[in-house]
Amino acid sequence: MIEPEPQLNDKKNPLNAHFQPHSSTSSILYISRTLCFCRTHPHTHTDKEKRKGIHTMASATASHTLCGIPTTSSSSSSTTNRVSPHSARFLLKTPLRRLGFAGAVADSLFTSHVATRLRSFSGSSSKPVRAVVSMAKKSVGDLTAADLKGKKVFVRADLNVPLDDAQNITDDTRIRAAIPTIKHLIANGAKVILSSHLGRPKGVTPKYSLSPLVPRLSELLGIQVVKADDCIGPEVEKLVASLPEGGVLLLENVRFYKEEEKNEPEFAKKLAALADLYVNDAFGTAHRAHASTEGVTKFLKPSVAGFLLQKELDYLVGAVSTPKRPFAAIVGGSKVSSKIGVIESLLEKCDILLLGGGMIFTFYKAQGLSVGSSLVEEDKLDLATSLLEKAKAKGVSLLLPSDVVIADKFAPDANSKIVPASAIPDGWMGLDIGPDSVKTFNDALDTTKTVIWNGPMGVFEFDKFAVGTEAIAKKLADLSGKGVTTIIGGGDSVAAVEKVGVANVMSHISTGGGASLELLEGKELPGVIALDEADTPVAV
Ligand SMILES: Nc1ncnc2c1ncn2[C@@H]1O[C@H](COP(=O)(O)OP(=O)(O)O)[C@@H](O)[C@H]1O
Ligand SMILES: O=C(OP(=O)(O)O)[C@H](O)COP(=O)(O)O
Repeated sequence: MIEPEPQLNDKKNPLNAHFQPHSSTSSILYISRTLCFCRTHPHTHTDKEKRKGIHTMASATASHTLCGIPTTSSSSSSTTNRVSPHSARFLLKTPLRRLGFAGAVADSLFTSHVATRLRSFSGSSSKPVRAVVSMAKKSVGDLTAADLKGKKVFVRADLNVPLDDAQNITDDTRIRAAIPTIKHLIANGAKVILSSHLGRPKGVTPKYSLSPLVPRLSELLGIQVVKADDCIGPEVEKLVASLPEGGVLLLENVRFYKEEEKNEPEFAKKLAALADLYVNDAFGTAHRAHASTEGVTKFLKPSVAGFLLQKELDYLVGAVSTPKRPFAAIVGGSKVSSKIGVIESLLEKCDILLLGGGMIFTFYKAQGLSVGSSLVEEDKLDLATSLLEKAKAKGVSLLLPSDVVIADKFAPDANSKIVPASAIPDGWMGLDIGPDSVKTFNDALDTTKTVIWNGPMGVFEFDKFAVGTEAIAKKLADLSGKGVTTIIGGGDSVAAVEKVGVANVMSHISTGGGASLELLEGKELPGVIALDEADTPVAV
């Protein structure tokens, strides 16, 4: 069977300029299986609390049981002083995210033909050769000057950037990520009607206006962007009518209308009436079936993918379903419950699975270990056991940390020490992976050719417990320099990579937290499904 090069090798997509081609198959390397296990208690962040950087930790009584982990001899139990105490530097969960590709791309590249592939995950194939069904989506790169000149193009981007109290943009990543598609359209004489949401407004809310984005957009595009005060209606229609070829009109926040999130057809029809064709480049919002991401496609033909959307799919679907092997997945974050789908999906594809973060204590406890007052999801113990069994059955080398950094309280200035995962005392909680674990993880990662990372290894918002996460970020940066494909799957892992300052060297940094998680779970995104299929279907 011939296995074609994955779509992401297509360097014609300006966003894929740095992609390194890879060999189609490789042997799977099995490294020694080190399963560790412990116990704990509930520590939950609501979504809202997480966004505000608020953490809560319930204390817990620990039960003492056997440890299934090889006791780590070199782990120190002395109080750590590697990191200065205090400085509770909370990184808010923002859609910051610098992209791992060069923002400036030569205009000549924009005229390329590209076809986005979506591969459905059958989940039944053996790893080295995957026969997966491919559904190609038409791309903006498929549209020629003849298709675009003088045409009104409705572009849905995700310009949901963080603003400070003075309405200054604190991270322009998502604006920069939208530029290649807009430039392509401008260069081909289209009239660009740009739409986005910002925040989650309930009705018209001035602080969620898109007006503060105009100067930066204009600067990056090299033209003056015109701003409308609404996204539908006669005033907008007038502005569209006066838009010159190569001009850009930014519509007001589309979520000022409740019909947007309700995906009301009449509202979608009004948006669509402004334009001749549709481009969706809003990856971060592609998991929402809203009027401007899904509904509008019923009224505009063609409806195609933008370059950013395509690049996200190429990496988060393409590189993950047909990876250069060995392929490692690193999954961390607070709770196993929020990552079940991702772990199960990745177990079908990866050769090595490294687990870190708060979820490990549920795994430890499931194996009968004592985990002090660490975070544990009591109702997920059986699930943890079954995931370990599944990994074994599938021949995936699953590694849990052999040592952890524990704290006497959930605080940046907590006393801390490093202990084997099998020796967490009562009253102490694990907040980071330890140095032996970092070494073991690094050794495993050294064998890989593709790595995807989702979720921090510890409470990286506290400097004292950021060491494990930062070590992994540095390791991935190092591997990127050696040609390994490194994909950061959105969310807090992106914030961690940003914090270390290595975002620019990664192969791909996703601009969507929720959307990337859904893709990694193998779900289909409504904003993508709704797009036209490419003329030539691709069989992979
Ligand atoms: N050992 C731990 N105990 C408690 N919380 C943890 C631990 N390790 C990591 N976390 C928390 O997990 C959160 C990120 O989890 P999650 O949202 O699942 O990741 P992501 O946003 O990357 O998907 C961070 O706020 C971090 O503080
Ligand atoms: O910031 C976003 O998502 P993310 O926080 O999951 O990366 C997107 O703009 C989607 O926003 P929404 O979650 O309000 O629909």
